[in-house]
Amino acid sequence: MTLAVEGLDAGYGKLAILHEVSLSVAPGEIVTVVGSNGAGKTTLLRALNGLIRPTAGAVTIDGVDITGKPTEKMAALGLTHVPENRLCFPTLSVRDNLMLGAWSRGGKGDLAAVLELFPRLQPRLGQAAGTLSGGEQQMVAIGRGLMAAPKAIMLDEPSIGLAPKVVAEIMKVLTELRGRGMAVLLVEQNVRASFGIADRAVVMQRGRVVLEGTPAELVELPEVRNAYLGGAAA
Ligand SMILES: Nc1ncnc2c1ncn2[C@@H]1O[C@H](COP(=O)(O)OP(=O)(O)OP(=O)(O)O)[C@@H](O)[C@H]1O
Repeated sequence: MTLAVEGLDAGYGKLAILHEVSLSVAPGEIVTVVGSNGAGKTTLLRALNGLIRPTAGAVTIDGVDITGKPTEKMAALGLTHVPENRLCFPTLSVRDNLMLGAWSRGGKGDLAAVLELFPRLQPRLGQAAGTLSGGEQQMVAIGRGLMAAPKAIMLDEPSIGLAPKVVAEIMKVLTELRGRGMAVLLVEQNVRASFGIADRAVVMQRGRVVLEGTPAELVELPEVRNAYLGGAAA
């Protein structure tokens, strides 16, 4: 499904954070949103997912306006959100954490398909999620989102704090999901990793989209290289 926002304004109470944000993600596409701390990336995902109500603009799924619909409704429509900080329920087993993701489908989820994507979780199904490594917890968080059999997935900084090898594993799974026709919206601070897999990238600054293009186009820009790639050519 195609997920789009057009002219979105959103914030917290009277505090306006997002200003006229527009972007779209098509089926079989990875779009990455990058930007410095406080640029509004997390707020964008919250507004998309119905956690905060936009004050202007529209969120659409395949052209149907879903602005301000509650999160459960978004999940039922096929949109899943993997929030930052790899939220797991630490005392619940890996299996129970994953099964929670199937809640919106009446407890029916394809656990085998998730384990195929994240084979490391298979031998750990009975283990408390809190005892997993950071990378494995991130896999549980993504896997839980996938248990709802979404058509679009939004991820908030899945690579944060993880070793490069684990980041690569997670990025590979996202390319696999793209290959299955899912729309993937990836918020990342790890620009090198997200540009490595994204079809298009959006740069946000102070709540606005300031640049948009393919990763190859954006890395040509000195301001992008200096701000996000340590000045080096990618
Ligand atoms: N619950 C909240 N209440 C009030 N202000 C908030 C809230 N959450 C975030 N903000 C503010 O919104 C602005 C954008 O924050 P946001 O988390 O969306 O940025 P970000 O680009 O995701 O940054 P980071 O990469 O650090 O997570 C910041 O100024 C932040 O202080």
